[in-house]
Amino acid sequence: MSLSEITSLQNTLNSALDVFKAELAAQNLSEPSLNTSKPHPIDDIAYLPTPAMFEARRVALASLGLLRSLVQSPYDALAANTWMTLESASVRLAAEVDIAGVLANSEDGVSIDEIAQRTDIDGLKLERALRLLVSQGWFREPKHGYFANNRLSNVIKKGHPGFHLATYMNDLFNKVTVGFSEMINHPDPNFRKNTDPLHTAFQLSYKTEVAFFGADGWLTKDPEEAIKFGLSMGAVGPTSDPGVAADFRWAEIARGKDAIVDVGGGQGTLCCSLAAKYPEIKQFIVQDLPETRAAAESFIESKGFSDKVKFEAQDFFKPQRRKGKYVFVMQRGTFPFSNKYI
Ligand SMILES: C[S@@+](CC[C@H](N)C(=O)[O-])C[C@H]1O[C@@H](n2cnc3c(N)ncnc32)[C@H](O)[C@@H]1O
Repeated sequence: MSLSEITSLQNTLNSALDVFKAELAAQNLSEPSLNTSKPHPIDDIAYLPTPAMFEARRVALASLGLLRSLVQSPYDALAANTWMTLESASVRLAAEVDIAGVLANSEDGVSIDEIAQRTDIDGLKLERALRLLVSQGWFREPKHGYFANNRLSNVIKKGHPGFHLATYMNDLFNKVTVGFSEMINHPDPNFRKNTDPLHTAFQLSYKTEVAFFGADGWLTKDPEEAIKFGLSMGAVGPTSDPGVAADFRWAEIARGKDAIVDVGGGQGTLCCSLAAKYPEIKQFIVQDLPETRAAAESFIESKGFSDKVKFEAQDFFKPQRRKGKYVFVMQRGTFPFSNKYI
């Protein structure tokens, strides 16, 4: 007799959780808790899960997602989907006024009156946003009206890479989604059927004619914006860089070559991870648009690799300037572009 969908997913989830717990135990790590303000070692952006733990996480989250769709009322799912933008807007608010910094390491929580006073925000308004966040797993409310950090809220503290994702990138995506449906279903067929970088949700939402990336584009015209974009990417690359660095034999791949070149390399997080793990590789080049130079060079310097990781302006739609023996790498670089341009 075949298993029901729920039973099959339940079994899959249980097996994945068993592996997850066993992997924690094998690394002498406690289970993560939602009842403490302390970050867990696996929350470190540079933490490298074992392949078994990575897979267990992936399978557990996938089965949880499917179980949710099986168990939840579709109307509740639709309502939650309709209002989910308020969750990301509340995360942005919390990051902008650094609620996580105000709560710091307090385990018992800080009263809403004190938070309101320290952020100079109306307590009643703020309390509603914080409670929404608590209900979605951000922050804790250890006793009524007292709020504390948890492993999710810790990553949006000022000074952490996640702060830039929760502020600048959150705001960018929130605004771009306003024009998203119109981009695909535009009343003008010339716009609707155009897939170039000048006919996107970005132009509609920002009421501009320039492209986001590229010469004369949005980021080029506003260097401050380009730095914030670069900093936001600093919370994306480093989550996968340790795995990418571990999963390939980079030293062998780079042997006899002039350098590893990361095309559209952003801040240079991958090159810095590779430089740290493979000291025998002598030269890395991060190629990206000129406006990202400042964020990249300051990140590379902060990692202490300015001598071997060099930034170089290179538009990846233009002929490659490097003609020697190079290893070219590209990750997450082309997804904003239609297949026609890649
Ligand atoms: C999503 S980010 C990925 C960054 C990095 N590869 C990573 O994995 O974190 C895309 C990168 O492509 C760069 N980019 C976009 N258009 C480009 C172009 N025409 N030439 C070179 N880089 C470009 C952006 O500046 C940005 O740093």
